[in-house]
Amino acid sequence: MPSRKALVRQPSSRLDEGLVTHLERSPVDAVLALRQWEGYTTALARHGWETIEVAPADECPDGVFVEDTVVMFRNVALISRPGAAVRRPETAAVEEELARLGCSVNWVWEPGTLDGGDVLKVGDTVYVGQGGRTNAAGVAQVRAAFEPLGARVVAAPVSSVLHLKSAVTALPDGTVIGYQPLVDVPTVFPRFLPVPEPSGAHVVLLGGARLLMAASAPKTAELLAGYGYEPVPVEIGEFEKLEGCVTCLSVRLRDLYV
Ligand SMILES: NC(=O)NCCC[C@H](N)C(=O)O
Repeated sequence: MPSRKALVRQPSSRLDEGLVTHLERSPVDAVLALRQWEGYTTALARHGWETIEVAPADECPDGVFVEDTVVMFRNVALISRPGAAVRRPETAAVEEELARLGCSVNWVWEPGTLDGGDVLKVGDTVYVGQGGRTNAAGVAQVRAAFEPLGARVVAAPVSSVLHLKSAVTALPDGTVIGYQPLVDVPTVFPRFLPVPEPSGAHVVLLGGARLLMAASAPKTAELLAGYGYEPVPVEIGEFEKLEGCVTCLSVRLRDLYV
């Protein structure tokens, strides 16, 4: 059944200690980050999404990046096993919340590793980025969990960025967008549109033509507005310092059964 709920999680007071892999570390302003997070959740709510807060995990600096803890396909939640071991304690409360919402829950098991940020769904096609955080066993477990439900799982290499969705996301019509220098193999995607900024590669589909995007990608917003979309910009600069983007701050639940 269609639903419009989105899981979010308050930033930890230790956000500043979050992981950085492909960027130089720069100091994070925790107060500003909280304000930006509130702006992000308000934008979701304003566009019709009921936000559900997962219990905060102050001991987990990267907990705000809730997308990495689970992958949804229809009503089934595949709880991830984050590639960075320090992030594994983040999943327990997410699992609890999803069970409470009536999802059927599955898990990625050792030796599999999977970050939700590596999974891009376009219709029934599920692209899984294989790189620093998600391994071959993780991809195989996504296949085992979702192909019996009608998904087609396609592996895509990721080498220059943290996650597949750091490089590409998809427009409502299924066109995959990405900042080409950071996309390993654009030909994996049947329709690929290059965008002019790295953070322009990230859109969250709010419904209709509305696209939640980082305010740091104004040229891409203009490009997409020219194609008839309605960009909804949000400031997320403090999260970008930790390789976060608009997608990673929520998990949209569009097909809850109950
Ligand atoms: N899905 C995402 O894009 N997640 C961002 C995670 C950033 C966090 N600092 C990490 O390295 O795990």
